[in-house]
Amino acid sequence: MNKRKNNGYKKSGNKPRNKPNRSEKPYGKHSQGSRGDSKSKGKRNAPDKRKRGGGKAVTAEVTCSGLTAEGKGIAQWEGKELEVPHLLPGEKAEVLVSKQGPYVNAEVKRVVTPAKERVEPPCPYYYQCGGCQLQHMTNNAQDRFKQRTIDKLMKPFGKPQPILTMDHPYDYRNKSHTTFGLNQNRQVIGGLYAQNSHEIIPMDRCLIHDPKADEIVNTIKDYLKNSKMQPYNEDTGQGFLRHVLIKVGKVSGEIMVVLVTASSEFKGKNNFVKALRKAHPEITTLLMNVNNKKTSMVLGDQEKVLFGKGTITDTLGGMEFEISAKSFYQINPVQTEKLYGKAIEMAELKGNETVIDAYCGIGTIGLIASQKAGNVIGVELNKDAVRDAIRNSKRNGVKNARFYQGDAGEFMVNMASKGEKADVVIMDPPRSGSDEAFLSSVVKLKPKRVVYVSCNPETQARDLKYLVKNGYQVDGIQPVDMFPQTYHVESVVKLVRKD
Ligand SMILES: C[S@@+](CC[C@H](N)C(=O)[O-])C[C@H]1O[C@@H](n2cnc3c(N)ncnc32)[C@H](O)[C@@H]1O
Repeated sequence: MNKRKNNGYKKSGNKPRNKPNRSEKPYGKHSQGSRGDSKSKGKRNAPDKRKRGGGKAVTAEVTCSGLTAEGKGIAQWEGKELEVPHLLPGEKAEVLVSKQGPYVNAEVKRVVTPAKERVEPPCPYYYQCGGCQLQHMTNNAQDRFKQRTIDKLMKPFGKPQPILTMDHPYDYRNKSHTTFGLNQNRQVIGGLYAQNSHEIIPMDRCLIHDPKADEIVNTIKDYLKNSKMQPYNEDTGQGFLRHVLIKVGKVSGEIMVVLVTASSEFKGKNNFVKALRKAHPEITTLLMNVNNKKTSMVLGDQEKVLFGKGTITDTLGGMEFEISAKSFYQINPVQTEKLYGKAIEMAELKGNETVIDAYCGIGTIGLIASQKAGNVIGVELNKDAVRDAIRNSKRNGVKNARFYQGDAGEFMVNMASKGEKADVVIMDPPRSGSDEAFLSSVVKLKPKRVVYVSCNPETQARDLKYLVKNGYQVDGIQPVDMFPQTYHVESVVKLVRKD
């Protein structure tokens, strides 16, 4: 996709009109407790002595007129459109505004007239962390926001169904990733990065993580505090433990812990492994992943199993799936059941179709669909995921599925050039969406139906435009809330050939 020019394709995501907050300070003290509090009204628009993100901050009173696709409040200030995190439509608020080169930063200082949709975020780290963006809204307001987002993006293609929401929209993430470091007092801390920054926000509990994963991380943190094992320092390149990745099989109860370390020499390994297993006998496998590069990528190339089989197994859609450390597996299994159910319903399989499962990961969608199809062809870039998919096929006794490693676009071009046939294409690309090589080959292969699953409806809408221009029409749009408390929304779209 990167090779293409002037084709309407662009990198995913919104270009922020404000520079993203590097290290947003909590305003918990006055977010809820000070509703309607007018203590500092006399200071409206007065220059604030605090410096924000390098620029001098001024306080301004603004009124929020709507929300961006990332859930930030939109407000006008001095002829500019501000994007203010944690501000809700209709609210009047004092905001701190600072300029930094071409960017304008804005953050809420005090909400003057809170909206009825505003709630106290249950997470104490919410205003610092940035991992969630919507916790200050009621669940209903979050649902409406996501519905509006999808309705707007999908307007050219049809009316989406009501979003499939989650009954308990917390504790859902089966994968957690914690970064370790030292604070200014050289004490060990572990937590998530602040939004758009490498500043670690120390935390003991993330309300959307599986609680067991956080318990394990806290044990590792305590171990570090009481041992010679040092967290890694990104600036100096010194230290050992960079991150801990945990994957939990929500149905199986199996747990994988991956220690991401800066070197392959693990001093005190036996003591560590013994202590961790004693504290958490529920851990079924422990791996060490060596990442000695100066990179923001979490996982490195070298992987070593310290105990267990090196993978976990979980159940989804009535089948068992083996999952490696580096393979993609949907992070919210409760909602994934609904998502896959819709995707397979949209595929309208009668039993004799050739189905392509493109961007197939560990083969989940394709293998579940194989029970209703003639045969399934899966393609995926990640080698570990393809190995998992092949193993998963055998584990479930599936005889009509084949999996290939490679770029989905190239694979489809190859299929199209050989004149091969496909009745249904199910595609589930990463956030950046698909590419023209892939989409143009779909058009050549002429499947009767395309089912497009996406975690980024913005790139999905771009790709739908291509398919609609080239012989397809949209025949169903189903949003699914896979990521409660965040602005992200998943969407599955059914396309059928016009002829
Ligand atoms: C959103 S995940 C979907 C995986 C799977 N369908 C599922 O539901 O678990 C996207 C997958 O696309 C893979 N991927 C990314 N770029 C790719 C490419 N160019 N060709 C094939 N697969 C790719 C990723 O490794 C990842 O497994």
